Amino acid sequence: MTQFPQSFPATRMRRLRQSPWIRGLVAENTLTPADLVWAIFVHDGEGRVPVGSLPGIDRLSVKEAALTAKRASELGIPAIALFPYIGPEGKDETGSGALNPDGLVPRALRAMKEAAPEIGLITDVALDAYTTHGHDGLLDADGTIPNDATVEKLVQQALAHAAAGADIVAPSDMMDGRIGAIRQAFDDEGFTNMMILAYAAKYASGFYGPYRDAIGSAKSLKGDKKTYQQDPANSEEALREVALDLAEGADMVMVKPGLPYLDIVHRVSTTFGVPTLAYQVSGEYAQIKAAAMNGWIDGDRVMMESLMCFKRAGASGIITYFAEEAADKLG
Ligand SMILES: NCC(=O)CCC(=O)O
Ligand SMILES: [Mg+2]
Repeated sequence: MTQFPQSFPATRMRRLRQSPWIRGLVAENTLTPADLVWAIFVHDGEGRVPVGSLPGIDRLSVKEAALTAKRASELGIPAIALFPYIGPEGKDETGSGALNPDGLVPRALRAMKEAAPEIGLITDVALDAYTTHGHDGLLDADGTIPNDATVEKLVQQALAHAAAGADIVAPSDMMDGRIGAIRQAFDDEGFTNMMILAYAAKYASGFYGPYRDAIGSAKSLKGDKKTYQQDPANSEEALREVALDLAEGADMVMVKPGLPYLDIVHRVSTTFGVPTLAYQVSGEYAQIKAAAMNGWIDGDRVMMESLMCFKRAGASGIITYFAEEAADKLG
């Protein structure tokens, strides 16, 4: 409850800031490795391949992904969200690779589960990594992304992930009705405990640039995603999106991007009182890294500050490329 202050000098706000122990005692929020979801990229090749626009981030082989799951466990990071890099040979018009039960993601899931069964595995449900045109859904000849036909594909993709050992599927495509369709299919197939994290409020954002580079869709993307992702001008619309996804059977919701959208994180978490995750996306990571590499900001400090700000806004967890670095510092 807001209290009206007594006036100076009875009240001196600086008393509670005078040393680390008292600042710690009165801190309203905390950040721990348990708040972080480690976003990783997997590829079908060997070893680790650096992503140019995300300094410090590599695409990982299936083997490296399994080692990363073990590393998450050591660091106290509860979950990993994996995103596939699919080369040109693995892409087609309809993104059929996304449905392959033995594709890269299912293979990585199995290897990671075996290496560290205690780590939660979150998969991305969308076709963009697998389509030649880079859209999250199918693409009709007239340039539209057909909603219902896309949802049918997404359901198959989600089932393939569930069968391979995913704990949480996270549809990031923004088609209408996909949460309900996936929930129905999970129930029909006996996956009653599968968790769904809905990218409920995903905005059509320029902050995804480095990610498209990382998953190999930057060059191929035709047009933009404004007919399915949300307009950055809107916030009432985000509440409608969240309400629908919860009604359709989502267990948790996500807001994306992160820092520029903390007002949405706050509104969603206070309005619905459901676990609300935020995604600190690739462009946010790249901004901080680039400025730090130029010596313009203290990179570690800004990393930790940015993550704490998500907690203050009401996020219950943060998907971030900083997870390993931050968890290491939080020790
Ligand atoms: N579906 C996952 C993303 O689009 C990630 C975006 C980013 O990190 O920029
Ligand atoms: Mg929606």
